Amino acid sequence: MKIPGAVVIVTGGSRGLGRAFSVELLKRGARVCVADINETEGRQTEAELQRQYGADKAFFVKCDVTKEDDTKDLWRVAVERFTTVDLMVNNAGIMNETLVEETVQINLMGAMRGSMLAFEHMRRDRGGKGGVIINVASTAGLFPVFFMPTYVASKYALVGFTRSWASNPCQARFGVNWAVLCPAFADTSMLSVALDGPDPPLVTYQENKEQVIATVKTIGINSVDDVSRAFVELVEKDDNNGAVVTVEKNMGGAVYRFVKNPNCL
Ligand SMILES: NC(=O)c1ccc[n+]([C@@H]2O[C@H](COP(=O)([O-])OP(=O)(O)OC[C@H]3O[C@@H](n4cnc5c(N)ncnc54)[C@H](O)[C@@H]3O)[C@@H](O)[C@H]2O)c1
Ligand SMILES: CC[C@@H](O)/C=C/C=C\C[C@@H](O)/C=C/C=C/C=C\[C@@H](O)CCCC(=O)O
Repeated sequence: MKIPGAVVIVTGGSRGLGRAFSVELLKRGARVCVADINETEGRQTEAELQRQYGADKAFFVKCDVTKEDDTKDLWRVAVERFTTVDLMVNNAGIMNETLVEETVQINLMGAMRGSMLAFEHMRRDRGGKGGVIINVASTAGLFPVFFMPTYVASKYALVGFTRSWASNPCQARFGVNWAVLCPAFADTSMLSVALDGPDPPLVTYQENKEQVIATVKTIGINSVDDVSRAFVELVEKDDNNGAVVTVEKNMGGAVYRFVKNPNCL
């Protein structure tokens, strides 16, 4: 899709990858609604983005993606402010193996809820203009990672959900493209909190510390820019329906796989 003039909702946009995606979109002339549960950081990000790109180009909405009412309010406010939404980026997520329910509610149910609200708004067969839905999963949604099974489950499910909608025979009639971004480790607070703390919220970390660290070293740590570049390329591709984009620092960066047939990757 063309970014100039596009209207975008980014969940989890107060910091990290979501904030970086928002900046790249604003740089290219989009208008962005930043949604996040963290209001303090969200207001700070809103002020910085408005200062840089204009008060009419970016605004923050407090939204807990686990709450249906919050997500519906997010859409109501975004449409009131910008009339339409062209791209939905379901990016909000946590990585903490001690929070099983929360992980599923945020990483999976939150992204599914945001996806379905976007789909109903965008679908051409019911008066919408079409659009794009990008779900931010992880390479941990494509490969098992022994030290974060719950996180992996949430991301595998998100990949499957997104690819299933992308492979719907009515997809062209709906006019909504579905894609999933699957970075490996990226240098944000999610990774630093997981790695730097004395007892990272991982499964059997104490028993397998060396293996965890070896996995990170083998795969490498993406910079936020590495992931943002892949994100922008994915957004700008007109034929991004069914795209599964991995971003792995030591495996050559971004790799685009277009899933036309749900049985192949
Ligand atoms: N950092 C990595 O290594 C990495 C790798 C692959 C995928 N990802 C995924 O990328 C996305 C962004 O991760 P990040 O690294 O920027 O993490 P981050 O912790 O820096 O940012 C996550 C954002 O989501 C928000 N959030 C958390 N729960 C929420 C909720 N219930 N409702 C609304 N917002 C909520 C947080 O407030 C935060 O602003 C996540 O989905 C994550 O799983 C991260
Ligand atoms: C090291 C602490 C860890 O829990 C931090 C996680 C931070 C981000 C979350 C997650 O999205 C990152 C996942 C990265 C996974 C990397 C490895 C696997 O995908 C295995 C890849 C195998 C392959 O590419 O062949």
